[in-house]
Amino acid sequence: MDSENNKIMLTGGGTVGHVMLNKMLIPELSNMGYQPHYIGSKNGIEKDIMEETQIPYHSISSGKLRRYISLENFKDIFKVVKGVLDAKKILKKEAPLLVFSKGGFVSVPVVLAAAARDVPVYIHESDLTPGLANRIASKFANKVFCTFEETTSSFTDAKVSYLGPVLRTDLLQGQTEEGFKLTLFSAKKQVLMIMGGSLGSKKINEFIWEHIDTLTEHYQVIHLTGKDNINKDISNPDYIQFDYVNEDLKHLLAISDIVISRSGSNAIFELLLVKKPMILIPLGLDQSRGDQIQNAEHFKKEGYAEVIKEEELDINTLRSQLSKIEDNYSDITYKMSQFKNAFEPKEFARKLIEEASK
Ligand SMILES: CC(=O)N[C@H]1[C@@H](OP(=O)(O)OP(=O)(O)OC[C@H]2O[C@@H](n3ccc(=O)[nH]c3=O)[C@H](O)[C@@H]2O)O[C@H](CO)[C@@H](O)[C@@H]1O
Repeated sequence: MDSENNKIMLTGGGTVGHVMLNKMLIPELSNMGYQPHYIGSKNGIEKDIMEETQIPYHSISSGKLRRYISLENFKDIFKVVKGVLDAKKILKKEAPLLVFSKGGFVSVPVVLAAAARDVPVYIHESDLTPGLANRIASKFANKVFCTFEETTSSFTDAKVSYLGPVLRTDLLQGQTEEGFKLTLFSAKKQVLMIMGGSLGSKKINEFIWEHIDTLTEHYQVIHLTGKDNINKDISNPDYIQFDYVNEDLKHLLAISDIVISRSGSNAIFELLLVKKPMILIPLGLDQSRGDQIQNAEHFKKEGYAEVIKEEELDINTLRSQLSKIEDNYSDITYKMSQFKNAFEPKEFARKLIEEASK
């Protein structure tokens, strides 16, 4: 390893789930004396998130990898090839010690370019079954770290290591006082949080809006709708919407009793960390490879969650799942308190550097 250079190239994008770990690593790597840089797409969510961190951001051309045959695939092949050339130039100029990829389409050209330039590549996979981007990237990786132990068997050509989730432990610092101030709610009724994944969920949003009067009979409801999805036509003192929350998430979680959520890996492990019983509504096979269905079933099996399939979502099913959770609340939170297998970003930053120094 070149001891003169202290740059670490991070990549990953498309949804927050493919960026959050990178964001958490930035202050830790900086504290350790390394210089994090980022390669992302020109307009993806990773660009907005990285703008807040003020680290150097390099954008490359990026295409989508589809699992179905489409004319767009042909156009995107050129974009991916252009992305590899863009990434090669950046890697040549910056000469980082290593590339760390959190997955998503934009990461593939970066990993291919790193392999061509002999830059060591490390990958993290958060879901039970790997995404297409990580499956391709893993073939060029020095190591793949996985959130779930079961995932290690999915990577046959790569060195794999079970790590557990890397979580932002600041979520444990939420204060109920702040949560009540932000929502104007009180301790008089239970609080239900609805979280549609980092981009929000149209289906879940519409369902909540349709049934908000019924839900607020028993609960005060915090609804994270996803960017630009606020419904201004609803006015109900026991209902509050936020399109996206950053630092305040911990305070809102502190006052929430039960969370209804999509089953993106980061979100569900964060809910486990803060011990919030959850009802998971995974993204269906019509819109994904089914990774959220597997994540949700895994959490159900562990006793942390109830699951409602998107096509079976109706108010009666939701009511019965809510009562099931309320009846077993202390058992569920006890089980959650036994979960110890999370990594702090600081520990993972150290592990990454250690790996690259071997
Ligand atoms: C549509 C899609 O492709 N979803 C994938 C994406 O989900 P998605 O991008 O939704 O990722 P996750 O659910 O894993 O994480 C969402 C993150 O956003 C944060 N958050 C969310 C709302 C908010 O207002 N504020 C906030 O900070 C959560 O705390 C969490 O850290 O990546 C996950 C991890 O690979 C996959 O399991 C999902 O299948």
